Amino acid sequence: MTDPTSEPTQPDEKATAPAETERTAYDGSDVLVDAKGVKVHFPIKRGVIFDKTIGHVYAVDGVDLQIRRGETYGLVGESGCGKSTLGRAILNLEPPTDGSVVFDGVDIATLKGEELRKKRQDIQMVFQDPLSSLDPRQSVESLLFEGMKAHGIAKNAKEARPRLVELLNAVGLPEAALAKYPHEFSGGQRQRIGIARALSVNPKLIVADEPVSALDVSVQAQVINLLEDLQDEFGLTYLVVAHDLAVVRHISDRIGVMYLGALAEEAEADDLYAAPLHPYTRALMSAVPVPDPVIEDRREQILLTGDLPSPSHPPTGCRFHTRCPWRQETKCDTERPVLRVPEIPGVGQSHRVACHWTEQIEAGEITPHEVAPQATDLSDLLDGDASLMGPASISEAL
Ligand SMILES: Nc1ncnc2c1ncn2[C@@H]1O[C@H](COP(=O)(O)OP(=O)(O)OP(=O)(O)O)[C@@H](O)[C@H]1O
Repeated sequence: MTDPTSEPTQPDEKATAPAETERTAYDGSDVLVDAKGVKVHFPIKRGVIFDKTIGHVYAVDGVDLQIRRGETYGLVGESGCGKSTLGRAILNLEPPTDGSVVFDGVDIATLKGEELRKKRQDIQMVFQDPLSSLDPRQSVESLLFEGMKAHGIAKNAKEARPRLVELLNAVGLPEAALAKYPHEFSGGQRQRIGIARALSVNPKLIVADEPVSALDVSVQAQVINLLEDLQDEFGLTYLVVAHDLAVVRHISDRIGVMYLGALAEEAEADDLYAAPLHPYTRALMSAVPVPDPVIEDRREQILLTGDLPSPSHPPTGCRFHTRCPWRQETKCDTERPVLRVPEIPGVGQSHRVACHWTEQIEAGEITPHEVAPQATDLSDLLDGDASLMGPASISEAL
């Protein structure tokens, strides 16, 4: 009998073995974050007294990802695919169940006490909702000084003041903001304060989790432009987690597309948008409205069937096979594809796809199956508002 408290709960070991990844690109000294085989499995507990583990949520299930110094890596995918959990695992706020995260040459999991505290200073987070991440009882001065004090950058607020003013100026706020409280600012201004707070401890990496999704479109553009300016000014590296494809496209150098806890595709931003290769990415891209009605009429629309499977019972083999129009029996159902550089002329070494049939699909040797009647609503990736995706939206505002 299977021990219900033991980790594996899935039926077919071969089918669900951790994805191995061909590590062909970006190995080198310019790598700031090197995540290998990262898994975050949350136990599902039942019973008040015995607190029994009856299964797991496979939120992140074998991700290899490297972020180079000075770049912006965008992580995109449907709600619940594990983007935030992966971001938190990279910060070590959610220690991985398995795998490792090497930051600036050091495996964060091996650090303790003072060393861990110092390393944490290098990685800061910007949250989606600045109002809930900023203590309403603290003035801006106190909010910005807090981290500097904790990390020994300044002993008292007086000593810190010139730096605090500098930080506010960098994010486009006046010195007078120091005496005010979060509720006295607009959403965009609060996000600027959140960014200034992250910058206050001189980080190397900022993990921004949906940094603009709570803001109006025009304000989104301002905050994105600000993040880009600050990246140049302070030599920052960003991991931007977002569900809005337009935001991710604009801000990212490279993009990883997540599906059910794993990377389905990874590429330079322009390459991904110009030529998506994974069936899931193709479907996402085909849901993005194009402003030109002639192109819009002609282009391929790929509708996904069925709902996103539960991360507590992910499909065997390729996680996407249950919704994939190009699914081939039985390989897709039983073998988990590795993230690999496909052998397609013109596709560079930095473009990796986790699909068994990338070359055949691209060559038209495998054609998509009939689209089933019920199609999945991808509107969460369109932010529930198609206007956000086209140039009439954020892209135009930027
Ligand atoms: N602490 C937790 N305990 C149990 N399950 C969790 C926990 N945190 C996240 N999950 C589950 O893990 C899965 C991935 O969640 P995560 O928030 O990382 O996804 P996401 O892609 O960031 O989605 P969203 O954009 O909606 O935040 C979800 O099914 C979520 O319910």
